Amino acid sequence: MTAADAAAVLEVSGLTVEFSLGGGVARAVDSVDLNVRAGEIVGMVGESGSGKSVTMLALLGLVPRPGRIVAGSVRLRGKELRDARQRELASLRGRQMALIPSDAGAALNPVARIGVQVGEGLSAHLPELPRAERQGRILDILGRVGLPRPADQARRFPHELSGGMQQRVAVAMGVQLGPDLLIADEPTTALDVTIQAQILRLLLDVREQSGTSILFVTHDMTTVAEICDRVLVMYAGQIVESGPVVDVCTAPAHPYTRALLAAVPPLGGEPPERLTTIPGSPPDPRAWPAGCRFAERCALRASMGNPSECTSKAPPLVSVADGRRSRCHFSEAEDA
Ligand SMILES: Nc1ncnc2c1ncn2[C@@H]1O[C@H](COP(=O)(O)OP(=O)(O)OP(=O)(O)O)[C@@H](O)[C@H]1O
Repeated sequence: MTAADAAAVLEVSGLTVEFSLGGGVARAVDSVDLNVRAGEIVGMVGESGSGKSVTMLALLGLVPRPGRIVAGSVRLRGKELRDARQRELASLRGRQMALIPSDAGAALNPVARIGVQVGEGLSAHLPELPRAERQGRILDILGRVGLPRPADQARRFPHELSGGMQQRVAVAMGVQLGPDLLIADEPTTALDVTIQAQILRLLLDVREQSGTSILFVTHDMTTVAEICDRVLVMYAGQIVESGPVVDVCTAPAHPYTRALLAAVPPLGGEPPERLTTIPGSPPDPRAWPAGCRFAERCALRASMGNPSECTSKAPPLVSVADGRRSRCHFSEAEDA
């Protein structure tokens, strides 16, 4: 069975999250539809402030006040979570979906030994597990994520481990209860390049061994290309393009995706003298423009002599090729 045939583990439709602020209401996530199939790694990519983290927090039932989900549906294995009570969500976290944070060093408790922290999920969800078996499982998972001499590591405190080893511990905590879905929030940004590659390899191994689905949140297209099957490109609270990674990276349909890709140094090639950054900044989420939210920064629009549709009419997310969608009045998948 290919990933494309597999059933959806996560189905999100019309997800909308707002923050009521002094100066108005910021619609940080606006009508987001997405799904993640069994065993699939889906990347969510976009600049800072595009709504990736708020989307991820909404899936986990962790949107901080004054934010709240105002519309939409979040279904995990067919079960609607949007109106689930906090207690129910807490019991799902870890067991059915788990978060791997961006900075394990900050997320781990500095005064608790690694073994104790890794065992917390087991104690919460499987309190009846005999002590020896619990200990065995802790050492087993630490070994599986590549920590040498797990019994020694289990006795250590977080500050005694390197950043890469701390991140492995975070992966161990995430996968320990065999969740259907892992949500990885920029899990490699705090690490150097070699260690980044090891953590990405580890996530691929987790998927290989356990068939876990992964929603991978990042601002980095290179990481998406390395690890993901499909990608969702977010801009100003909306998905502006989605599709298989290879297709999107080789023939982007949306001008924003093209701009993101232009900012990436070519693989194996000489890096350009200066990376292209996207000029301008995203609009204010308290007052989204009526037309395309990317219009003011769009090179395609400029090259076409600024057609009026771009600023007068909001473009819908439409199918542009098999399995591919784009939100642009003038979208066409480029020829590969
Ligand atoms: N606690 C908050 N209070 C008010 N507004 C918030 C809060 N958190 C997020 N927002 C709003 O949500 C928008 C999206 O933020 P979000 O953190 O999801 O972006 P992001 O794409 O994850 O960026 P980054 O890559 O920097 O984490 C922000 O521009 C801001 O308007």
